Amino acid sequence: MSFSTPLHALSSPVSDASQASPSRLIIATRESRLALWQAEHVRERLQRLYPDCQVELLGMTTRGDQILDRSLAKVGGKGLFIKELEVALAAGAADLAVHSLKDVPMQLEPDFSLAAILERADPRDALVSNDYASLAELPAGAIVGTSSMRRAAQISHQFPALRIEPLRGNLDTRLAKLDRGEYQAIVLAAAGLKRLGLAQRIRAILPTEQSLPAPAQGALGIECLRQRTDIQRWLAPLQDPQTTLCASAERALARLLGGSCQVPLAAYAQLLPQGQGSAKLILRGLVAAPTGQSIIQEQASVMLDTWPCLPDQAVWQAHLTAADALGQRVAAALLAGGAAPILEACLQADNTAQPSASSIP
Ligand SMILES: NCc1[nH]cc(CCC(=O)O)c1CC(=O)O
Repeated sequence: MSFSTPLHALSSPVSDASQASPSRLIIATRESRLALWQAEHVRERLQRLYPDCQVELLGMTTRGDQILDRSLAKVGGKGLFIKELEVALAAGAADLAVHSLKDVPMQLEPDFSLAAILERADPRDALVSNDYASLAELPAGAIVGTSSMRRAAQISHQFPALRIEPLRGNLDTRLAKLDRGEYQAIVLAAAGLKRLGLAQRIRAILPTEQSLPAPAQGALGIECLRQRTDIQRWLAPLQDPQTTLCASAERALARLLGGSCQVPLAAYAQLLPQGQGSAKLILRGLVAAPTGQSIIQEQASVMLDTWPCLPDQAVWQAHLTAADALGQRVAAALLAGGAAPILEACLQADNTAQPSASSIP
């Protein structure tokens, strides 16, 4: 061994020169058109970063994709969309898994970690309709399709005369049901529609004041085994610090409020530049009674004295801690402001049904 070998190379089994960049990476993905688009997007970004690496997709069907007839909340919640992908990671059949971050449970199983959160696309909800240009234009009794308790509660609260009906399936299936006339309008995430080249179907973007998004809506998350520090290092350049901070605040809020039962829950964080390179992280949170008759909303913010970026690890960790604390603060405010009895009631309802996580879309 030469004397020039750096010390850290001696302590780590994966840091020899041959593994400075990957030679082959396999990405596990669901097989919906949206999931494949997202996995392909990550594949291309990794390919550009590591031109000599062979980057491949491994398509898989999850239980969440198979169960189309029942509310997902009743059959096991968010975890259903990622379980099979995690099995592939654990078995070594894939190195990483690409998810819509909003579908990823707030608490991962201990063997797994979120290796990177990518830059967020449009986080807002969108109205799709062949006949109406806005929610306000829909006549009394019109049927609006969504299976998201979050969307349903917010729409019912503002437009009590509308009828909300469940709508499941992938994006193309949902649009086909609208086009068959089963609904007068449907609500979907703008990000998904844009990714699939369906932006022209959007009649109105719902402002966040009207429909506060789901935690991490519009962001992609990449998961790998916790022990695969090599993968985590290779993925680090894809990490978007601003999105990561916002999503961390939103997910911290959801972890506190949504973990135990099925409840309409929304959280949306924004990072605003302030003077002299500083930034303000603002988090808005919402909990509603399932029928939308009462809605609790709170917001809070924290000042960061530098704009979030990754290179300075100590500063970055402090920012992450601040984002997490902000999420906890808004969650506590929601509980104090009237969310506690709503969560209590939903826990009781869940005890008579099956345990689940908060709603998927
Ligand atoms: N609920 C499923 C889901 N998961 C992620 C998206 C869209 C993309 C995103 O929010 O990142 C969708 C579709 C939708 O809610 O309309």
